[in-house]
Amino acid sequence: MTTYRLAVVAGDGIGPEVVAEGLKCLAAATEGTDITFETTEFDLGAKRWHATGETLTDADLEAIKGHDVILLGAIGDPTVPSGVLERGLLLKLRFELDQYVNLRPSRLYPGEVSPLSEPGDIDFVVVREGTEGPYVGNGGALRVDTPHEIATEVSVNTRHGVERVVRYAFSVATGRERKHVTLVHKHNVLVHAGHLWRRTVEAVAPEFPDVTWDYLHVDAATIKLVTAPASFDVIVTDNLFGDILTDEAAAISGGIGLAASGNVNPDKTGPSMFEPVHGSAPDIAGEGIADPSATVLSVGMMLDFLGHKELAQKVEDAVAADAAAKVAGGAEGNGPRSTSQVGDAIAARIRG
Ligand SMILES: NC(=O)C1=CN([C@@H]2O[C@H](COP(=O)(O)OP(=O)(O)OC[C@H]3O[C@@H](n4cnc5c(N)ncnc54)[C@H](O)[C@@H]3O)[C@@H](O)[C@H]2O)C=CC1
Ligand SMILES: CC(C)CC(=O)C(=O)O
Ligand SMILES: [Mg+2]
Repeated sequence: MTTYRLAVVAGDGIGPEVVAEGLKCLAAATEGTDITFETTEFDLGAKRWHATGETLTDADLEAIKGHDVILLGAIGDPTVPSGVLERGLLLKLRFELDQYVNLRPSRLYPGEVSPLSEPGDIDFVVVREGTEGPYVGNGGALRVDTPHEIATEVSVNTRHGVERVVRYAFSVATGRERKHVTLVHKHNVLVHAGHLWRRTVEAVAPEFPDVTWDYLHVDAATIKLVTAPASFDVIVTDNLFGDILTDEAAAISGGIGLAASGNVNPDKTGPSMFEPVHGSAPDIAGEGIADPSATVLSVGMMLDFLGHKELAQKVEDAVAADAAAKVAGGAEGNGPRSTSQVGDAIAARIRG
């Protein structure tokens, strides 16, 4: 019997709605196996902030550290000043738990829709740096609300931070069929950070002689994601560029409702955290119409991370089959389904 301690941070907006379906599918995947998950729910997010003014206390963090993995829904609410929860809770978790790899795969499942006329065989993964870049909170504002206001948001890139995520990206590539890494940055303008990234890739690449690599400026990368998405294998990039590119990647490969991610601490000095790429979607929160597929796929990534490859594949196959059935119409494809109907359908497929 293997028991994992799972911290659940459902969060805000559609977070609790999609996490409920993620847990439903986790239960389906582990049914009849000797694997169990003991879950602890952490009531963090807008409600807690309104009640106490707290985002993530030291005690919360310590309690979360006592878990093997984390499943997160989404953080952020229009009733809370922008950035308070995103920085004080979500990014704090990623930074404090040293989740320096933000792994975001993009696959266009057979039968799934893409708005592109020639999407081809989309199957790439973005390895986004998760603890540095412009998201570290290094900046400030002077003369606020005057005509002379100045605001800075400094991107911090350390050799240590860049090197470890670049090495991770190459190690991902070496296990894939095409074995190719594309560094995405903007080193023609951001010469300090960009050249650090380029020099680091040049230094790390020889450790992986079977992996080829090339470079794209981020603006050109946004074009190529639309015109030739099938040409990508592994993309490595910084925190901000990776954030933006992965929403675009979601849009071309089935939509934001299918985009999963893992915030991984490869050194295992703290728990890794799995969450959909999307946010709290306040525009549809409470309506029971959010697509839980991305959360279910994130549960699959969590199982894969824990070494349960077969269960992970089962979960991914179930989501892919559900997506295909939805597109094709048929019993499950008739009309819009509720969040829990999608969860039920995927769970049934997992059970087989
Ligand atoms: N990891 C996280 O917790 C993230 C949090 N956020 C936060 O979420 C809040 C809303 O941010 P937005 O920029 O609106 O991004 P968002 O990802 O929440 O929503 C963008 C659009 O996608 C739709 N959408 C998102 N997830 C969906 C799903 N599962 N099924 C169907 N439609 C879905 C929404 O309805 C909306 O139209 C903000 O507070 C933001 O800071 C944003 C991104 C990630
Ligand atoms: C609030 C952001 C830091 C989260 C986000 O947009 C993301 O990680 O994709
Ligand atoms: Mg984002």
